[in-house]
Amino acid sequence: MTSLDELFTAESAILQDNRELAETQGLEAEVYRDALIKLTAHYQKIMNESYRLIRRSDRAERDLNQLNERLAYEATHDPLTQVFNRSAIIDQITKALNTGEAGLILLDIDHFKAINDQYGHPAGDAVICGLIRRIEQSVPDLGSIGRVGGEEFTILLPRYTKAQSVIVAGYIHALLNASPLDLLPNQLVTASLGVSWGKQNSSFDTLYNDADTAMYEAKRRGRNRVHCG
Ligand SMILES: Nc1nc2c(ncn2[C@@H]2O[C@H](COP(=O)(O)OP(=O)(O)OP(=O)(O)O)[C@@H](O)[C@H]2O)c(=O)[nH]1
Repeated sequence: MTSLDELFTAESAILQDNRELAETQGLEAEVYRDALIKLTAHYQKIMNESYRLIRRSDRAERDLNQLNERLAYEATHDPLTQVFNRSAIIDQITKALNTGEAGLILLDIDHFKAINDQYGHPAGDAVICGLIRRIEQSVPDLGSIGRVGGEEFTILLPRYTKAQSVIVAGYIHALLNASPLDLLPNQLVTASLGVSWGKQNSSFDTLYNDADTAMYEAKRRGRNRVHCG
């Protein structure tokens, strides 16, 4: 490892000279004055350099914090829609059930394969995003949206009763039927919604399976509807 003296060769030499001068008596005042001027200049240089290093390390810390935030965001969000990814929403559902009752809506886009087949996969992607942006308007502040599969999403409603969760699902359903998405102005993109509810400390699996069963029942009954298990 580099020693302190190696790092600051010039400064070490000046320090040594000045130590020796300080121990030497009877020299001309000019000699002490010159040494002091030299020492002051180096002291100033070191202060400037320290300030530059502090700023650089502040910048590096800021960059690192931003990188950490971005990595944390990417680890928990779906890259296409920016809603929570599967593992993040499962985590949130589990936490919500640990702290209170919760409602869960499982939403599956209707006949999405036909949209892909007709307009192509990239257009299908844009439809998924358009639909999510639309339903975000109807999800309350407490709630959160997660993507659990290709065209399957959950809306977690912490502290919501069953009746309140059904109202939110009904609102989402109405919003999708109110008008077509900008991307597909000539056809409605609808979804089937299954609603379930769990009391505090109930299991994630039961809540999710109940919503899944309800969603399939909504599909079976003709799609574009809400079913509550
Ligand atoms: N564009 C796009 N398509 C996806 C994505 N993930 C899944 N899909 C497609 O979604 C379609 C789902 O089709 P199905 O499971 O048959 O269901 P569906 O056509 O929506 O019919 P129902 O659910 O029965 O109403 C498949 O064609 C998948 O390829 C995605 O990220 N982007």
